[in-house]
Amino acid sequence: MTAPIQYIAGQWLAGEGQAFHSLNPATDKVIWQGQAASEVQVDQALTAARQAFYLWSAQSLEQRLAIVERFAALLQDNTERMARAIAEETGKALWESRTEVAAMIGKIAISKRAHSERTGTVENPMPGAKAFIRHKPHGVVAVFGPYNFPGHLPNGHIVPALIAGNVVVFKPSELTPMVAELTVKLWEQAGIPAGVISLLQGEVATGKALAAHAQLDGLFFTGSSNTGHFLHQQFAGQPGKILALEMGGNNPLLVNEVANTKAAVHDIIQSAFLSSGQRCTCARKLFLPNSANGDQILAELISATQAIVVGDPLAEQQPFYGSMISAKAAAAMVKAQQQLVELGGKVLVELSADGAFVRPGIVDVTGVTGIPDEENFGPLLKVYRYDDFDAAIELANATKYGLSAGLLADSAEHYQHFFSRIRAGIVNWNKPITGASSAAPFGGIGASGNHRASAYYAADYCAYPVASVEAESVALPASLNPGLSL
Ligand SMILES: NC(=O)C1=CN([C@@H]2O[C@H](COP(=O)(O)OP(=O)(O)OC[C@H]3O[C@@H](n4cnc5c(N)ncnc54)[C@H](O)[C@@H]3O)[C@@H](O)[C@H]2O)C=CC1
Ligand SMILES: O=C(O)CCC(=O)N[C@@H](CCC(=O)O)C(=O)O
Repeated sequence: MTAPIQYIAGQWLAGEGQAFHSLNPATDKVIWQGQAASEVQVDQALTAARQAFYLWSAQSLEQRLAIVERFAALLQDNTERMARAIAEETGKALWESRTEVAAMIGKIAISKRAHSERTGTVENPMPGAKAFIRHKPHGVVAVFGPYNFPGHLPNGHIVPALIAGNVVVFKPSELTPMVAELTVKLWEQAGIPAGVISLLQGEVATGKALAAHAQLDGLFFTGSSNTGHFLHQQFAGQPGKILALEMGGNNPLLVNEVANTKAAVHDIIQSAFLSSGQRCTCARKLFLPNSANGDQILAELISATQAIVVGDPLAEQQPFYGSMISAKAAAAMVKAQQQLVELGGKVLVELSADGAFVRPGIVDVTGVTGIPDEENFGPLLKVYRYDDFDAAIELANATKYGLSAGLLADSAEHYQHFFSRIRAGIVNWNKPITGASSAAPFGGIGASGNHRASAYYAADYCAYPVASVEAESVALPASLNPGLSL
């Protein structure tokens, strides 16, 4: 198995580490295989990256943007190829995989604007000199990607990092190596210089070797809170290394009297079950009032959930969502539902798994105690009925996470009150809590992040500010300070 799947110093090489493969979760067929990058190859990638950094950062912004924009054009030309790769490797429905590629393409123009607005050059006049604020790249940064958006989310770190002048060593999820390989091949086709982007395919051992490498100036991570916290500990005592952690959530969606119950049900389903519940922004907890309106919404939600089409992600007649990333992930969702039942939850719609395919579930956990504050990363929605809005908000805030939250309510006053109290980085009103815009900051508080929001604010962690006062020549001041004679 000597497939050349590692991209180091501008060359495609076979890995020298453990063999691993990627499955199409919908068919259980092997669709990619190779050997992981060894520690020696991780070191080779870092050395090549360091050498490439000086040339890449010395290029003008226009020269760097020319390559990044060529990458966007290649993504456009290869939309169907990339979308099918995402669908085959993650089980994501093709229609949704196409939206992921569109998000990848949109990222370039947005990152260009964000770079200028967030980290552009500012000149301020001053007597006999000029004051400048400029920004410089950190150097060699690692990008770790999750499996659920194998194209879009690593892209959200890679593009702003490259625009700022950093060089990138990319470690994709071991569950989506094929998408990563196609992405880097498009970067190569765009003419990215050798060493400016490296691809290190591998499992946790490769990730650990990369994260621990002394030559790293920073690490941009999107993934689980467990892994993110591990990396945070690993980087403790290294304040000079920039660390951006985009992690999971345990997100609440509250309802408070909505006349348009059908639209409310639509937004609840879009929030809880889109992508088979495999979005960090998915709603995990639904708070419904103990009222006729709450009863009506729940009844319609149950019926609509039972009618959701789950199926072949590449079928002509597209499903709402395809499979989860693996049968293992699906089995974990069945187990999570069982745990809720054992704690006293009442199944309203039973979550069920067939291989990697999972039908969505809804469990009423009103009054149930002892539910772990954990992210169940799949199509399982817990329902809490409430009498008091403030108490519901308090319960919604009772989590170590703080990524997304939302309120469906006709009253603007209710939303103002909710907004003032809810703790999350994305807070929506009468809109799903999934599908955040790349033109806004994207990040959470608590266990969801480390205050380095991504998306529009990714530019902030891709460069550091440099303040300068500059004069064309040295000159004596009009008067000397006391005690000085020259
Ligand atoms: N906040 C956000 O923007 C997002 C967060 N997520 C979260 O990501 C998770 C799903 O993605 P996964 O791929 O399962 O995350 P994961 O944490 O298992 O893996 C993420 C990346 O870290 C690497 N990794 C895992 N353990 C490591 C270690 N000990 N040292 C170094 N590298 C390591 C993996 O190989 C992969 O490249 C969910 O929890 C979801 O909420 C997913 C998408 C977006
Ligand atoms: O990162 C961006 O450009 C915007 C944020 C984004 O795309 N969020 C998506 C993906 C959520 C996830 O990470 O799973 C969303 O809000 O659904």
